Amino acid sequence: MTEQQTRICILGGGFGGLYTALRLSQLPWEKSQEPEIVLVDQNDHFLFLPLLYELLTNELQAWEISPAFEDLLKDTNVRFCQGIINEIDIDDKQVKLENNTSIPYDYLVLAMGSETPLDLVAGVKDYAIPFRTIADAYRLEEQLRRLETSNQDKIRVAIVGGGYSGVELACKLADRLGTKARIRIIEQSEEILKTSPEFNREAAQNALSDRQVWIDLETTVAAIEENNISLEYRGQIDQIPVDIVLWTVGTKVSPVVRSLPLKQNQRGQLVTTSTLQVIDHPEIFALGDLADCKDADGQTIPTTAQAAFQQADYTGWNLWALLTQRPLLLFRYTGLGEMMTLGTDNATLTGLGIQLEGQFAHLARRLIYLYRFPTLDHQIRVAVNWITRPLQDLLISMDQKIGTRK
Ligand SMILES: Cc1cc2nc3c(=O)[nH]c(=O)nc-3n(C[C@H](O)[C@H](O)[C@H](O)COP(=O)(O)OP(=O)(O)OC[C@H]3O[C@@H](n4cnc5c(N)ncnc54)[C@H](O)[C@@H]3O)c2cc1C
Ligand SMILES: NC(=O)c1ccc[n+]([C@@H]2O[C@H](COP(=O)([O-])OP(=O)(O)OC[C@H]3O[C@@H](n4cnc5c(N)ncnc54)[C@H](OP(=O)(O)O)[C@@H]3O)[C@@H](O)[C@H]2O)c1
Ligand SMILES: C/C(=C\Cc1cc(O)c2ccccc2c1O)CCC[C@H](C)CCC[C@H](C)CCCC(C)C
Repeated sequence: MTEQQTRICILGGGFGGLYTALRLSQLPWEKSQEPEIVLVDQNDHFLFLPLLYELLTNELQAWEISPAFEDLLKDTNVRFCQGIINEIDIDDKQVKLENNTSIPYDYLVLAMGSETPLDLVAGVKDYAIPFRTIADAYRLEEQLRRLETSNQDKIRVAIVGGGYSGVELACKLADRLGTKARIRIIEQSEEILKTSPEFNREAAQNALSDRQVWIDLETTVAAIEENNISLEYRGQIDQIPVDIVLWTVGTKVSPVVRSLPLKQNQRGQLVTTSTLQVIDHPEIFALGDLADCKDADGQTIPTTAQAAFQQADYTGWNLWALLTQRPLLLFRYTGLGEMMTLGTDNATLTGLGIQLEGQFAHLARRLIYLYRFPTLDHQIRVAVNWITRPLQDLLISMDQKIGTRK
């Protein structure tokens, strides 16, 4: 009688899930122990979120930052299954998808990330745009094109949230729209980028001021209506006319995860051990934004791609160790620093004692992210495109000039 192959089911193909799947597929499995690996995601593509802003300025193309899972996994033993995860039955060990398919599992990896809460203030759902998915970027692009081709004097953009996303978006939009725009950031606390190193915060403040972005501090949004935003500053409410409102405030765990009968913190994140296993369920691993993890040194792990990427390495290894009866490793997080894009040819980088800003930081950030892309094949395709793109652009513009002369 042949034994059934052990199945590892990975839910979510982002920084936590996809990189765990890739790591698992690289480990040295003995034929008899090799598991079946299934990766489930609602989309057919991975999204390299730190480079999402670059779509707005046409610096990068969608295929570069959101390669299809089928392509990324083609040389591996990972099977991709596209579907929306609706329910997870941890007693029956089954994952239920929206299309009524059930996937039984032996080991489970929870890596569905987080969502932007749209219910904190009235009107956000109807009149503001979040910035977390390719669809969000396209929705914004559509609005920008409509306003750019109108004969309106100024395009008024309000960005709610002076965290990383808000600041990076403001700089990119300022570079795209130039003097046609009036951009403001609305931040409830006393300063922007509260958790950033001083060097990055200063570089960001300079970039925003060079681009004439207004910053409203100690200001909260009371309500958003069509073409109007109500701001509260020291108890006084002001109504401001706007064309676009961007909502870059907060993160929350999805309802599917919140409904699980597993230990959670106040924010609904799943509490894990330092081996990245869920409490009382050694067969379930959790990582990335949905996990509340303290590493071997007791550090609380931030909700960043940098952290999910490092956790994926350990999750892959620990699953292999579990299946091959080896000891598991305690996760150790190495905070390497942080990078921010601050416009089309400007960035800031602080890490490992190095501080860089300007064009060199912009180039370093691009190269570091290229190196972080999921597969060598994709890295090569993107690198070739970056090298040849100036020539492609030149040929297209010559072609257009000839076309208009005819
Ligand atoms: C605009 C932006 C820029 C950022 N820039 C940086 C940066 O520069 N550096 C940094 O370190 N961090 C950055 N972050 C944070 C970083 O992207 C997240 O911390 C990281 O993506 C978390 O990884 P994850 O695997 O937990 O989730 P994700 O990478 O978000 O992946 C979750 C996956 O699960 C899938 N999924 C979710 N729910 C379901 C469901 N019900 N059914 C099926 N599939 C589902 C999603 O489609 C997605 O593919 C940025 C975030 C944003 C929004
Ligand atoms: N370059 C990078 O490294 C990068 C880029 C993007 C995202 N990320 C990561 O992704 C996560 C999310 O980042 P984010 O920048 O999207 O969000 P964020 O860090 O949560 O920042 C949102 C900001 O909005 C403020 N805010 C909350 N409610 C508000 C309101 N009603 N009105 C006005 N301001 C309000 C918050 O203030 P309070 O803090 O007071 O609530 C906070 O300063 C973080 O973990 C971050 O590290 C990293
Ligand atoms: C700050 C650095 C890394 C942290 C980091 C940040 C992210 O936003 C990520 C997103 C997704 C996955 C991973 C990460 C992530 O790890 C980089 C630190 C770099 C050092 C300070 C060294 C810089 C050296 C050179 C000046 C740059 C040369 C570039 C090289 C040619 C690739």
